[in-house]
Amino acid sequence: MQLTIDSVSLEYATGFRALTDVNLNLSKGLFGLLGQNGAGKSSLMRTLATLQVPTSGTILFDGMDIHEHPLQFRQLLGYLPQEFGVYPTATAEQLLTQIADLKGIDDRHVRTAVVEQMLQRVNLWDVRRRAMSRFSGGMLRRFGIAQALIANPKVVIVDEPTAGLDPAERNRLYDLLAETGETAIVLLSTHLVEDVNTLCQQMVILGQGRVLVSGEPTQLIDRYHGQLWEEKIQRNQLATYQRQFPVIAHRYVSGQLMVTLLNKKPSPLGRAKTPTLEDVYFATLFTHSLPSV
Ligand SMILES: Nc1ncnc2c1ncn2[C@@H]1O[C@H](COP(=O)(O)OP(=O)(O)OP(=O)(O)O)[C@@H](O)[C@H]1O
Repeated sequence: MQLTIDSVSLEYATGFRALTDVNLNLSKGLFGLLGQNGAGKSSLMRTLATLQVPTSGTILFDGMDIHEHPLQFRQLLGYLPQEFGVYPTATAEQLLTQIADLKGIDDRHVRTAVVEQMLQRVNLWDVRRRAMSRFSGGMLRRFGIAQALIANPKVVIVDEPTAGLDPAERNRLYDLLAETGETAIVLLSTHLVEDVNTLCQQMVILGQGRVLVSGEPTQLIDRYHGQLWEEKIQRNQLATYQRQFPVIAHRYVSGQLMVTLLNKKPSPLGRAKTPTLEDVYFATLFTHSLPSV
């Protein structure tokens, strides 16, 4: 199973270029897509979901051009968009049954069983007959996940799936996505480096519509060994530090401001820092001169 994104660029009608020459190879498992607001994550996902056609380049699923055969590809696809709406008067059970039907589960008994199993998995079984207008934000998101995962899709695209979920729900979603990744290609976009750290075997960081870096999280982290330094400073020193030193990020630790510096040579400042995936993210933005702090 292989999804190949080959030299994909996307220009909107406004003339804005949201994606430039994106090349990626996705195979079975979880693939994390990180990037700042406006980096192009949703644009890439909508293009993969065949809702937009690239201006140039191709996307192949096991050799099939997905934009030449969108209906065929959609049968294999589960997609959770960032903005997810439902018919307010429908119940979760009704809508999921319809979606299962559209995805080609023709046998009524099989459909009923599949819908029940999915409602149980996303913990909506008890509220399956409630109008979805009365669902909380977390319940709606779980429904969105259920409709994306129903009918064993081969490719699952989930845009910011953990947004608005409490920690327990987020853990349940991690379980579901990890299980799905055993049999499908799962691409998930997120603002949270922690999501990628927890779940993904592969990742990519997008910036201004381009792939800045891609690879295995652990290998990307290893690249920064011996290059990161951290130091506690006063809040009013921050601007000076940012001007004078390669500050890639700052954060508060017990109310104390701590800066992280990227320097290949031992730094006269601070002490050596063990790199994390968050450092990879900030260091990547920093080296591409994108604002990160
Ligand atoms: N339909 C559109 N027409 C014109 N420009 C668009 C359109 N959709 C998105 N854009 C622009 O393309 C760029 C990328 O947007 P996109 O939504 O793909 O980013 P993102 O990485 O998903 O951001 P976020 O994390 O905020 O969701 C942004 O500058 C956005 O304003």
